[in-house]
Amino acid sequence: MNHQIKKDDNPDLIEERSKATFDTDAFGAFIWGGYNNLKRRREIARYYEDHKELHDTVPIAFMTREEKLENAYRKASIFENHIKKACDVNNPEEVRYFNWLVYHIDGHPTSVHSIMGFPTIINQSDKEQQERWLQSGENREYLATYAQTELGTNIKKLETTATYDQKTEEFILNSPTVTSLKWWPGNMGHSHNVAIVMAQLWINNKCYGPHPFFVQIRDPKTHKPLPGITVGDIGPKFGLNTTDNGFLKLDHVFPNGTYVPPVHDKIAYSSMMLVRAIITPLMGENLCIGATIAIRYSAIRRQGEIKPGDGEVQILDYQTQQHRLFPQLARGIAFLLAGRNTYNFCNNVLKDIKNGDVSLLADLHAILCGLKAISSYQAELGLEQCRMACGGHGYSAASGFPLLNSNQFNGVTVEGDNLVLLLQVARYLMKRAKEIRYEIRYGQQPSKPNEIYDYLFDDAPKKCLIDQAYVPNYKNVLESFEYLSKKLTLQAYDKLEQLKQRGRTSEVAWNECSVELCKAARAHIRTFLARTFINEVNQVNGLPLLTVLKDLLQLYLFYEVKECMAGLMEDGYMLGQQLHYVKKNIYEALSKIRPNAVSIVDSFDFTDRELNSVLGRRDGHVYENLLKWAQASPLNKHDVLPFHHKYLGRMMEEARQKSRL
Ligand SMILES: CCCCCCCCCCCC(=O)SCCNC(=O)CCNC(=O)[C@H](O)C(C)(C)COP(=O)(O)OP(=O)(O)OC[C@H]1O[C@@H](n2cnc3c(N)ncnc32)[C@H](O)[C@@H]1OP(=O)(O)O
Ligand SMILES: Cc1cc2nc3c(=O)[nH]c(=O)nc-3n(C[C@H](O)[C@H](O)[C@H](O)COP(=O)(O)OP(=O)(O)OC[C@H]3O[C@@H](n4cnc5c(N)ncnc54)[C@H](O)[C@@H]3O)c2cc1C
Repeated sequence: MNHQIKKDDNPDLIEERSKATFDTDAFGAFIWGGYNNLKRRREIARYYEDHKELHDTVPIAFMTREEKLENAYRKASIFENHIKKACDVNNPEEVRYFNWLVYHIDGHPTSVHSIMGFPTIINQSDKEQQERWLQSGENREYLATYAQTELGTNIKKLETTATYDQKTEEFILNSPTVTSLKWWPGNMGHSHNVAIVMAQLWINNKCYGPHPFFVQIRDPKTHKPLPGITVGDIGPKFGLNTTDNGFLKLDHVFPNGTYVPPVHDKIAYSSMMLVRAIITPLMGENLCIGATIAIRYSAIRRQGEIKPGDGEVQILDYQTQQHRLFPQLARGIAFLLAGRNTYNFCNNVLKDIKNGDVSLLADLHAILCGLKAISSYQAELGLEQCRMACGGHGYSAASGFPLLNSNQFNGVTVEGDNLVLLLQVARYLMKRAKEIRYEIRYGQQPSKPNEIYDYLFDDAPKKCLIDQAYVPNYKNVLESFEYLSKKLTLQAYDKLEQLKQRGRTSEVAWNECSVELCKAARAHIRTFLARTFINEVNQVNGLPLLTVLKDLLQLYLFYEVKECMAGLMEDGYMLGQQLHYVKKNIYEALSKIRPNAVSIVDSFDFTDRELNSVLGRRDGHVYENLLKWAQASPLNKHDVLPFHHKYLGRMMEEARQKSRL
């Protein structure tokens, strides 16, 4: 049953919705982690709808950058009055959802304080520092950005220095070169007044590596930059233009404090882990939003005929359209599920770290790096598919895609470039490969059992078992991913070792293998995503929901097999006939999903505010609203533009006069 049917909706959508073979609320509960969460989302969305002061005054596509910032500042100033009424503030998902509704996707002036600056203070300060800054940070008496990236350096080689002056017992923060300027930190340009500055700590001429420092950059009252601070906005960007990403130069600035060494030398990196954990489900959500817009639009758009004479069809009936869109839906769901799992894993590990236990830190770091890299890359490609699937209207800001996709583009870069992060996964895999090749063979214990990588120590069948069974065997597909991942891991490891034996240094050998190392990392993450999707579906009871989830899982798994078929076939593991079965499974899954497609996207329960798209409107009344949207454009405020006669009008008039002469 589809709970979204309303009698005044577009008839094509009513027809689609009436075909649902499952309960959309049951699907929604599966996606959002239970019926109560689904109910809470609806209550929060209703709260947002009922409070007009939290809405945008005009669509942000029509605003200048200054207007965007002012609009977001205005909302930030009243946000605190609302959040406690709208949400359980101790529930991060509720808070995130309310933020999303109020500010939407283009950033806002308190975001980096919430996701990076303040969490750094919570997780990386001692008791005395917490007494001083915790409550005031929570109250937003100050707003802290996270200033790590520099104009020209990587983090191990950061150039900003924090030198301890023994006489005055102070740290002196300094940007010694132009390349040491902090560049990019969100909200640093104008809105935040404190920066958590990552700087190389120097004590007694010894460097202790990058450490975070709490630095007041603007006067708390006047908000003017403090002496020694040069700060500003870095200018317009591809997306996130409601955020004032900034630059910062520190000229011998003196914050105060004492140095306490952390329990692990990578603790200073924990804020990045938290954001990576948030990014993966976010990528899933973005992709599901894109798929919702494109699928609903494809259900109301009629173009061309399939059977001549039968009339124009919904473009969703074209197999090519399904092949373009449904895999995005399946991938979006895979990222949401894996993201939710690893977010919980991340919070547990961060709790362990607080108690001095860092044993799972490396496992967590590798999986977060890999998921962030794969989900952001595939979501970017997938959203482009969604945009292209909407034809010309997909290119209009009215579709929502320009804002959605341009913001999505930062996902592959923020919190570490994707290739750099895949190489972190590869480092981790090479350690497992070393255990397989040497340590176990010589009687040493492998690392302790862990579902994330145990398969590397088992032997998957040497032959691919994918067959033409009517009910696909997911275990056979998972084993194919495991086989490929293990093969690529060991191949990269063996190549590394050979290069080293031929005299290359470890670093040079690493660089010469880095393309293959990234391939191994991708295969490992593909295996993780597939396993998580299978595990989650296996826990579902209730046949109608289970059936539609299995259709999506079938598409996901076989689509991913097809994506990596070269690696599976090159050594004869998978045969040509099996590739044929793979494709057959994909096409079958597309046609099974087709009648439920609109109901699946309805199940996500995205509001029109979240979709921000005339094409993806829940009621399907696209064309009349496209006209309304265009008429609201500031360009259409005047029948004749105020500068028309000054230029074009004059040009035409002069041309007319000339031709009369
Ligand atoms: C639309 C969506 C957007 C929505 C969101 C919008 C908000 C955007 C906010 C964006 C904010 C930012 O971008 S803030 C800035 C974020 N910046 C980054 O993420 C920089 C990315 N770079 C890094 O994290 C680092 O440079 C690395 C991890 C790539 C490399 O670090 P490194 O110190 O040079 O380490 P390296 O020699 O390679 O490795 C040393 C050892 O440390 C380990 N190691 C490294 N990191 C960690 C870690 N966190 N936890 C445990 N262990 C770690 C390695 O595994 C390795 O172990 P072993 O093998 O030796 O045992
Ligand atoms: C929208 C946005 C918001 C941001 N917000 C913040 C913030 O709040 N705080 C903050 O501190 N930073 C922030 N950043 C900075 C961001 O974290 C960095 O841009 C990101 O980590 C990549 O670093 P880089 O720009 O120095 O790229 P570089 O390190 O210069 O990488 C450029 C390219 O070189 C290649 N490359 C680099 N190193 C390697 C390697 N070791 N091996 C192989 N290839 C390599 C990769 O292809 C990479 O894409 C933000 C960036 C953006 C775009």
